Amino acid sequence: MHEIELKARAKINLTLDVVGKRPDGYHEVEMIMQTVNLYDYITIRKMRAPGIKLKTDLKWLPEDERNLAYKAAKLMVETYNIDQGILIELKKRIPVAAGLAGGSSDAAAVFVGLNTLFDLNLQKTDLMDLGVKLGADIPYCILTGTALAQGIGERLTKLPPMPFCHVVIAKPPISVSTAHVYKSLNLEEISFHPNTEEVIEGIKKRDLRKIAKNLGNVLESVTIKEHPIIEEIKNTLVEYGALGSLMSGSGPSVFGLFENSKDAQAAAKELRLHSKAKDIFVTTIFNRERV
Ligand SMILES: C[C@@](CO)(OP(=O)(O)O)[C@H](O)COP(=O)(O)OP(=O)(O)OC[C@H]1O[C@@H](n2ccc(N)nc2=O)[C@H](O)[C@@H]1O
Ligand SMILES: Nc1ncnc2c1ncn2[C@@H]1O[C@H](COP(=O)(O)OP(=O)(O)O)[C@@H](O)[C@H]1O
Repeated sequence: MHEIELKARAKINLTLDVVGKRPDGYHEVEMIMQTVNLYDYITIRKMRAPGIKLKTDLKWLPEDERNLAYKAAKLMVETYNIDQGILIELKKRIPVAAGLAGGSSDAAAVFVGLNTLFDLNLQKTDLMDLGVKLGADIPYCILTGTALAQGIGERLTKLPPMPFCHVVIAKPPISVSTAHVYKSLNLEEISFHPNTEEVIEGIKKRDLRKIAKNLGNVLESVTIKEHPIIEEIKNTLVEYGALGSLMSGSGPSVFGLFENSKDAQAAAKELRLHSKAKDIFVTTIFNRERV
């Protein structure tokens, strides 16, 4: 095999709770993660000339060691002594720094892709152990599907696939740094914790309404205070028929869960016409195994 093409899919957080802080500054979390069918395209090619080369179609995204896809390739090359050259082409579709784990998912796709391309025969768990060195969300992006994430996000328990539904994702035109949001969170002041058990129960019973009613993210308390537009988008999604809506991760993206595609399209149309959000996607949850 000379070349491999992959889709690097975004995630949403159905719940995000922070339950403690570690001495190194990282936070202990408990979150239910879900893959959605919004993706970047990644092609990896073996090259004659040695070294790693990355090209992206997003002009301002770095193509060097600052890019998580490059970092993932470098870590694989060094760890498994890959001596052939690699060219990675990245077509960016997931908004950047949006709470959707776009960069983490690109890195995950590079780990998985290189494992296949070079017949390394590594287990997913080997790749996940390597992935966490670059970011807390990367192990989940390697696993994909519906999962409970604990520890700093790397301790994963697969859950039954959540019931199919339509998802509208809207990213307001603001930048949010994950590090800033975690740093600004005061653990003693968290007044509302999501009921993770109820959502797991909803997933097991395939009860979309129960899931949607119990969505919750403690990081909203930080990001919404700084950017009230997030609350406005959440309200619009519910007004237009979402069973529930929530900020994803550290934000600023907001998602709404819909039973039918017509309502999802109508909500997206309303946001396109009357909100400041520019990046608006109508997609679905995604639970098939990664190819
Ligand atoms: C908030 C979440 C929810 O899924 O997602 P995003 O909003 O980034 O998509 C994750 O916890 C983000 O994971 P990830 O984006 O991989 O984090 P990293 O790159 O490892 O760390 C970025 C920054 O966030 C802080 N951080 C991250 C994870 C964690 N459990 N506790 C933290 O305090 C770290 O201190 C670091 O400064
Ligand atoms: N391949 C990549 N795609 C997106 N962002 C990347 C990538 N590589 C590095 N980054 C950097 O990682 C940071 C977080 O990006 P991203 O994963 O999109 O956000 P989030 O963690 O909020 O979902 C951004 O500041 C971005 O510049």
